[in-house]
Amino acid sequence: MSVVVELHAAARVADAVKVYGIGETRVRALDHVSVEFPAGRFTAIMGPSGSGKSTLMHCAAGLDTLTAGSAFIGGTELGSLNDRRLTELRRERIGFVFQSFNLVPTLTVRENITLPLDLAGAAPDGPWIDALIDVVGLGDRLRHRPAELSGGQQQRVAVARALAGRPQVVFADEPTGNLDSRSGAEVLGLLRRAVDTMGQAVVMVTHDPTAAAHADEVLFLADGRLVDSMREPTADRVLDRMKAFDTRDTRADVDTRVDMEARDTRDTRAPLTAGTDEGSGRA
Ligand SMILES: Nc1ncnc2c1ncn2[C@@H]1O[C@H](COP(=O)(O)OP(=O)(O)OP(=O)(O)O)[C@@H](O)[C@H]1O
Repeated sequence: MSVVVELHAAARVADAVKVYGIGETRVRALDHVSVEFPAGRFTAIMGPSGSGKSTLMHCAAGLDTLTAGSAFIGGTELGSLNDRRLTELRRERIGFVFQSFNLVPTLTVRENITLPLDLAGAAPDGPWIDALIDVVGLGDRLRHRPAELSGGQQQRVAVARALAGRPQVVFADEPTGNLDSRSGAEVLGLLRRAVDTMGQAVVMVTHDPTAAAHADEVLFLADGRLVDSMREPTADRVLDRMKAFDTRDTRADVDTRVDMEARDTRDTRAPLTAGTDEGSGRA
């Protein structure tokens, strides 16, 4: 007898469309985006300002709703849930790390880490919490309050909090945006370890090519569309790819390339522009 095991991505969106506003203020922030975030993969989302990165993350995490298309956490379609179930799902199956740490100032480090479990009425898994505290290197700070910690330490608490409930996926929104490079590297190293040792799915929005280089894959958004991806990124290759957004109209990505090729064959004296070397940063 064969057993069919259905494998779901930790999170995914299918044909996602998000429109804000109406009439002249109407903005299509996501324009038919389909993407999967598998377990055991660290995915970075990059793109120019306004390209839809936060919108994609918020819709994938059930913090905002799609105009059309669907978003799933595991096999659960978020659009099928009422507000109460959606809140429960976010609490139980998603970990969040924000740029501004978002710790509760009156709680100790340990209380902050176990807060999502306490809110869910779930008993914390003691050995697991201890192991997390060990990994994030805060064993001697457990009774401290957030104000008594550096920014990097606070963000490490936030990472431990995000992992405390063994969520299906961790969404990190600019997690290193407020940190110096050393603290940022520590936080990214923690997220990397969660992927490598726990098979965690991590999805991170970032503007920083160095941060993105910690990921397994970088997805590039432009004008609400997924326009490129890069496996095994390096900071230099990501930077090159991002520079290409500054020098040409990404909406006409393919058309521009075709135009350039056609022009090159027509007139070899045509001046070189950024479009001609656009493949240099690609995977
Ligand atoms: N609540 C909102 N109401 C109206 N328009 C919005 C809203 N949120 C985002 N937008 C618009 O949707 C588009 C995508 O915004 P989004 O914040 O997702 O981009 P982003 O890539 O995360 O940008 P940034 O890098 O600057 O944070 C932008 O044009 C933005 O102005």
